[in-house]
Amino acid sequence: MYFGGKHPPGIPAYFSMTHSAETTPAVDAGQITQLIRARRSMQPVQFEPGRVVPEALLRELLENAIWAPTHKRTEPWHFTIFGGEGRRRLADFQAELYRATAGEKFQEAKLEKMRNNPLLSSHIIAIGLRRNPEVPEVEEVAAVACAVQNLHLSAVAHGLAGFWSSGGVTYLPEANPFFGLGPDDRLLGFFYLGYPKPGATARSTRKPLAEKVTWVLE
Ligand SMILES: Cc1cc2nc3c(=O)[nH]c(=O)nc-3n(C[C@H](O)[C@H](O)[C@H](O)COP(=O)(O)O)c2cc1C
Repeated sequence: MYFGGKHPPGIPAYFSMTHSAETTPAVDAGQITQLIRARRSMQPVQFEPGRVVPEALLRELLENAIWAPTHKRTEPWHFTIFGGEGRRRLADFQAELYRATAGEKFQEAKLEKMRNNPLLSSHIIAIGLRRNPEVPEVEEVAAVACAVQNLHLSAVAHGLAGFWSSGGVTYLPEANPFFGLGPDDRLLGFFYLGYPKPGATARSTRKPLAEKVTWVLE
């Protein structure tokens, strides 16, 4: 169920408006933990062909994305959404640019993926970063990544599937104008979105937390 831009039921309006240490979030922490740990990347071949995410739901995912934190509130994200016939425009654009620029590294299999993945998806969200030189680039990349995670978690909460691809034409500067990005801006990749096929699974694991944490307590 999605909320069409309205406040989610069960969560008091003050929670998102004026959250403070005194307010008790009326969200279930156990469910949040479950959602975070259940999120997985799924490729377009695992999507139900032809099943389209309603626009209102897509807008909700994007609204959630832009509530990510940003240093100096630069809000550096810029998303270009490809759906319907727009998916074919993306597919053609990236296939042609890849063919023109790959040189000796050209691989037919990569070209086929660039052609097919958009058409297997409901929508593709090009993940752009519009630079603001007031903050270091690394901070803006971090902010956009937070936004993508918001989007991915929201998608999973609605039973959708997706993954962030930095393949294709992501790092080709020639691609920027197609996505409304200037020469100093960055294309950070594509979020492929769809409904998972019944029974589709993804099984990435994680190394133990102890390998990733150093505690300094005294
Ligand atoms: C910045 C970024 C770029 C990624 N690019 C690709 C990609 O090009 N191809 C791909 O298969 N997965 C890509 N992924 C998804 C990772 O492969 C995936 O997150 C990882 O395998 C862990 O799996 P999980 O997301 O299911 O936990 C990318 C993820 C991130 C954060």
